[in-house]
Amino acid sequence: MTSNTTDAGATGIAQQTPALQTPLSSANQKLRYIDAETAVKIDEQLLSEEGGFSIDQLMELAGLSCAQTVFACYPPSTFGTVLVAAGPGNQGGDGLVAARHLSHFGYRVMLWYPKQGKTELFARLKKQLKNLNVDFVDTDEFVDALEEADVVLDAIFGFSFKGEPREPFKEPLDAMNNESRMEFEARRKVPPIVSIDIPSGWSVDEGNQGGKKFTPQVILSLTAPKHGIKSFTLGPEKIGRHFLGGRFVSDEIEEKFALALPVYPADAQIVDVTGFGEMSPEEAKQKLEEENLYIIYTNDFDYCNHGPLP
Ligand SMILES: NC(=O)C1=CN([C@@H]2O[C@H](COP(=O)(O)OP(=O)(O)OC[C@H]3O[C@@H](n4cnc5c(N)ncnc54)[C@H](OP(=O)(O)O)[C@@H]3O)[C@@H](O)[C@H]2O)[C@@H](O)CC1
Ligand SMILES: [K+]
Repeated sequence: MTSNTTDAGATGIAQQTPALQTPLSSANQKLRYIDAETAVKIDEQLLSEEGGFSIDQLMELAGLSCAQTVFACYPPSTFGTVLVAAGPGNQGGDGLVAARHLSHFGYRVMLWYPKQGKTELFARLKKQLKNLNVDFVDTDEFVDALEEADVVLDAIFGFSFKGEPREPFKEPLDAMNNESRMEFEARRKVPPIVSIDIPSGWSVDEGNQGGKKFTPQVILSLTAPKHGIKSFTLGPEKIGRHFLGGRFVSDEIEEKFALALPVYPADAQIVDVTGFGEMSPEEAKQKLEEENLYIIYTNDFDYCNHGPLP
């Protein structure tokens, strides 16, 4: 990490990264939260004959939004080396796609991918990364990679995670937890963590039970936020940043699941939703009815409240 980054405090948060200013427009804005079961149903609907998507397409868009979130919060000019930790399911696939985009965005990319997904899609995504000379990290090299990284993308477990992490994921996840990271900080800087959907190891519906798992600096929720992250987004400490990605939901799905999603700025794949409150299903239905009465134009370039380009 180069010297113009600020010191990470005990929580490991990069305090003065330019993109990490509180959004100006979050007052009175709200989001619907969903449980793991609803997340699975939405996924199935998108992939159904009616929904018309293939998994490659959804993963590509999800992975692009992950890469954009890392770039918006921790740009490569300062955070040059990213460690992508990818799990065995579709979230791991999001991580592989993100790793490819991050490589093209100018990062040096390290990838820890200890358990390859079963279909040929994962083999192809892996091949694409080999072709880009991404550094593949073995499990016994994970802690060294963590020390070397300027930022970590946590793409290990998503909305299908259950129970307690099993090996080969348990030990590396322990190395990422706050206590180990404080010990780690004594040796060097603590890399900030960007988690996709749910910090890996947290219950998707119940959150960080017992408070023993790591807390990231940034969460990117895909499609809609999950109940388990409320202590992060709505709790009294409000220490991190929250983004929404997965810009592929049709009006029909939005209405069917009463999502009432926020408006994405212009062509962005992510929207900064830090500070947004929780919306009830009734409020969501009312918002959707109101939206049907107006056309919403979104021409501002304002991914992260950077302000206009010079
Ligand atoms: N519509 C959307 O928003 C889209 C979402 N997308 C993304 O997909 C994600 C959901 O993907 P998913 O359903 O494949 O499962 P995911 O959470 O990645 O991994 C579960 C894997 O972990 C394993 N496992 C479970 N528990 C475990 C444990 N305790 N300890 C160890 N292992 C454990 C279990 O394997 P098992 O060991 O049970 O065989 C399973 O393979 C979602 O969060 C989002 O990132 C996009 O790609 C597309 C559009
Ligand atoms: K995760």
